[in-house]
Amino acid sequence: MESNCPPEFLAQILSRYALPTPTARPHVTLTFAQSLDAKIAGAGGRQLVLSGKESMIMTHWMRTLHDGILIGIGTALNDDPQLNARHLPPRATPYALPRPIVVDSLLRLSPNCKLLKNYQNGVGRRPWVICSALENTGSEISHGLTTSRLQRKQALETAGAKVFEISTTDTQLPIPSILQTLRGNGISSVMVEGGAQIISSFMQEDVVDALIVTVAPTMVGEAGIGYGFAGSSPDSVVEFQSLQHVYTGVFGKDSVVAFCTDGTKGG
Ligand SMILES: NC(=O)C1=CN([C@@H]2O[C@H](COP(=O)(O)OP(=O)(O)OC[C@H]3O[C@@H](n4cnc5c(N)ncnc54)[C@H](O)[C@@H]3O)[C@@H](O)[C@H]2O)C=CC1
Ligand SMILES: Nc1nc(O)c(N)c(N[C@@H]2O[C@H](COP(=O)(O)O)[C@@H](O)[C@H]2O)n1
Repeated sequence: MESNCPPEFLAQILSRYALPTPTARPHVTLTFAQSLDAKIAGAGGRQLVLSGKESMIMTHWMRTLHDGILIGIGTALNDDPQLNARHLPPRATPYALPRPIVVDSLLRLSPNCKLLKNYQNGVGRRPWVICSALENTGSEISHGLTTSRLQRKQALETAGAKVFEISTTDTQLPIPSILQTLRGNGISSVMVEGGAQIISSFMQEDVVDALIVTVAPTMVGEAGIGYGFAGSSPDSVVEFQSLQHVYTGVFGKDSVVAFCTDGTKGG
């Protein structure tokens, strides 16, 4: 892969996005890296660097090709990610950075996280935080939250976050409502990077236009974190009939496999 241009398959995937954006949601790319035994993190959620340099660069290219990049609060708290394109070669024209979007029902994100620090320092887009409009979900104590929801919201807004509230009945935010909120606020394409619960939820909703999985030649073991799929049972499989294989390639030590819809799936 040339270091200064996106591989052809990215263009192929993104060409699907040249089709009209669905009215109810942005185009969705779901992507993550996994081991051969389908783990995305180590025991207890320990962050693992599964991707090698080459596939990591590919991931950073993909980041620049989307309006937004979405993660769950589990990933935000665990990894404190930056979600930028720092592995790409420097160039005269700055890369388009995606807007960081954190799905954070209870407003647990730290005002000191790197996403907010980067925004404050002028090296990152303003993070968006999507939370539940519920005042008291009953889960606050179990998460060790001692401040009020309003205090947490104000602390995040003071640090620079833009907070979106979604009407819910529990702490799981409905994926269609999240996507509708993003679409209504100008996001036409979103790259979903995980973690485990978010991957499962997006697969469950059948709203994925492109699925790009990096497979690293490693084994993590049973204690590692995988992503589940509630629709499957021991004697059946769930087929994603709308997803078609478009690419498999080798990036350094890793294999990358991509599936796309034909672009006609709306929502
Ligand atoms: N290898 C890879 O490519 C990646 C690995 N990871 C790993 O994943 C782990 C984090 O995964 P998780 O703990 O599962 O956290 P997560 O990032 O999937 O966030 C899950 C949390 O989001 C909230 N949420 C609200 N609505 C939701 C919905 N509809 N569906 C799912 N979650 C919803 C809930 O509070 C839930 O606990 C970390 O260990 C991280 O290192 C994360 C991203 C990519
Ligand atoms: N593509 C990929 N390969 C891995 O090995 C990973 N662990 C991840 N993790 C995702 O990337 C985020 C970290 O991003 P920054 O390096 O901080 O920009 C992490 O939070 C996961 O979403 N991805």
